[in-house]
Amino acid sequence: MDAELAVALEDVGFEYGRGLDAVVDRATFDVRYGVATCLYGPSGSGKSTLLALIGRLVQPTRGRVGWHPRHAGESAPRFAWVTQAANLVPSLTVVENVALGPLARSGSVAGSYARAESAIAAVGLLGLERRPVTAVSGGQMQRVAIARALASDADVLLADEPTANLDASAAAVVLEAIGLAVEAGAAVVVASHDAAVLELASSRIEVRGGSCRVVG
Ligand SMILES: Nc1ncnc2c1ncn2[C@@H]1O[C@H](COP(=O)(O)OP(=O)(O)OP(=O)(O)O)[C@@H](O)[C@H]1O
Repeated sequence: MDAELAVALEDVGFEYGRGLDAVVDRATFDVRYGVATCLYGPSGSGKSTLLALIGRLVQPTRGRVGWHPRHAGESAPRFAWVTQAANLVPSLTVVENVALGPLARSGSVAGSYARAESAIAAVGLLGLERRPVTAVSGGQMQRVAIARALASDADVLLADEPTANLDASAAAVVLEAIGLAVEAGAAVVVASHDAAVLELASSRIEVRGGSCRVVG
């Protein structure tokens, strides 16, 4: 049986301004819960733009993007982002950054910190919880951003080149953490050049000049 639908793109086109060339052209594919989808293709082919369309940051100029909530009673899925610039709050510690999402949702400080600590463990950063986030390396910041996404318990996790700044062992930890989110039932979409990410994904979309081909 197919996994449940999270986001469906139907014949989607997008350009960044009137009169500019389309950067996404007739994209049609599904993103499903409990599945890792990898968008891969050369630099500038439109992968980040597709993530922005999936995550509702921009609206298509043609075609349709449909969002399907994971839980009854919700109007749309909840998204978490892992972007190339980690976008952490510089004045907070590692654990405070990761706890922000659960804290905003539940209001429970103890529960949110427990959740944050287990996400920090999942990305291999135990021991760094109380460090100011500005006092960790760039690759560690990337892992903090992934922990933050895991702790937020989002329905759809969107990651743009999450292993780009990491060495092989840190990248392996990140891939394991992404695998945990998939196991927990999230729809995960990763834009990446990394062959290991492609291997992890069970749905692969090749992006070339804004056109998408579902590879399997
Ligand atoms: N804000 C913007 N305004 C105008 N054009 C843009 C904007 N953002 C991206 N583009 C253009 O859209 C095209 C697709 O860019 P996008 O960032 O989606 O590609 P990508 O495949 O993610 O690239 P990379 O792998 O280098 O991150 C590129 O030609 C890029 O120059």
